[in-house]
Amino acid sequence: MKPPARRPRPDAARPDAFRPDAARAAPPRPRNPTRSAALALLNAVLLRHRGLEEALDSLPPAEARDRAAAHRIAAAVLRRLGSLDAVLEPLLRREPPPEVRQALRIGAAELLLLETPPHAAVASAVDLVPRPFAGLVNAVLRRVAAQGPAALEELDGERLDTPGWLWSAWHAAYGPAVRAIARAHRVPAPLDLSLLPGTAPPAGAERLPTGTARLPAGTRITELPEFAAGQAWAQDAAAALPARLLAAVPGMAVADLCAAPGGKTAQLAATGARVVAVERDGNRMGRLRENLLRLKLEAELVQADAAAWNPGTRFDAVLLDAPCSATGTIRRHPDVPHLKRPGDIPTLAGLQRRLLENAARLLAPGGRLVFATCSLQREEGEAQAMAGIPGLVPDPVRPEEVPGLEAALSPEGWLRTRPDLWAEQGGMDGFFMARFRAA
Ligand SMILES: C[S@@+](CC[C@H](N)C(=O)[O-])C[C@H]1O[C@@H](n2cnc3c(N)ncnc32)[C@H](O)[C@@H]1O
Repeated sequence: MKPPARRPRPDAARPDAFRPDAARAAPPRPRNPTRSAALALLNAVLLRHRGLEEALDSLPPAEARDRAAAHRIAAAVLRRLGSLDAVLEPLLRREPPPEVRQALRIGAAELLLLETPPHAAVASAVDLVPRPFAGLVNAVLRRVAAQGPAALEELDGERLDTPGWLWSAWHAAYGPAVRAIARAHRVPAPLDLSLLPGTAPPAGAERLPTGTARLPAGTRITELPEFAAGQAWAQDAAAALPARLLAAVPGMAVADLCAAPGGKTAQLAATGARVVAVERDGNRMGRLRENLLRLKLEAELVQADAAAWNPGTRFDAVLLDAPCSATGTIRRHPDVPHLKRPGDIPTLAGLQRRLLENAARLLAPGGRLVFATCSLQREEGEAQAMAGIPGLVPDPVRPEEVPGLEAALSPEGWLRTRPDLWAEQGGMDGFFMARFRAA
């Protein structure tokens, strides 16, 4: 392949460069806004340890319109980072500067994963780096292009793309299934919807045994009539289970602890229960409020620390969807393995314990508590349930409550979902759920 011709740098003498108001109003659009935005996203996650969603929201206006395409590229890099680096490694004599490394990763992902035509993939990556590195990027990516996707097939991708500490923890917890879990993390998750009672699933949706309506990955929720009509919200099939296990009924007093952005609050409010949603973060509480408004559902909103909240009344049911490492959501959030550290787990487990103990104090006699985390780490799930909660007794989940997921029930009646479950239908997030009753 011929080296791609370098296009001229943006010309400062363009006619609108002479109009100071135009220059002030909008910075010049980068030459390759999609890849520039993808580079900004990768730098934010890998160098500054910021979340991918937050980085997407911070894209400059000139690049924001390329959001979806940039997200697709950055997510592909984050999902397969270890494999892409393993392909690049033998082609580099020394470590390039971080921005050049990200450009190489973007180019390699486009060549090996995203089916971008080789000339375009190489030329766009060359455009991202300062001139002195153009030759290096060009030469390395031409060699990657020559190898083609076969370069990935020879690697132990499941291991390379999973941080060692997560691999060890999942191997200890799930044995050989760790490979299937890692494989499930390679592909974007489908769009899962929860629907208001009486709403028909959108055209083309698959109805899962637990009630979730599923559409293919990449479907834009904002383009669905059911979303516009305030009848549907995005919620992974596994994330929809904890609220169902509470079996709320009209008039029941329910506390939803750690509630934002409100997927579970919406489910509970839609049953006709009297819901109090407690959330510590003011911005996230704002999103919860907007979501309920859109769905025309009602709940009392309380901004408070749920580990200390004491409203002076007791509830028939409490849902604690506790903050956690979110390692069960890597399909939807491929930045998670790059942001979390082993030391986060005991810290989060300690917070979950304090939340659980306060949640137990909020229950009326005979009341139900469902504890849930979207984590694959046993310390944030099984170990919490095993340790027990003062004043509560186990209330095992019964197989008939979780159709199609009987295999995910433990002998204790806890539910453990994993991304490799229902693999043929597109998997589900990894969640742990346990139910208790006030003695
Ligand atoms: C897993 S998310 C909850 C998702 C939510 N239940 C839903 O279904 O949309 C955890 C939430 O807990 C909140 N949070 C963390 N610590 C908290 C605390 N001590 N008290 C109340 N909320 C807390 C976080 O801000 C975050 O919104």
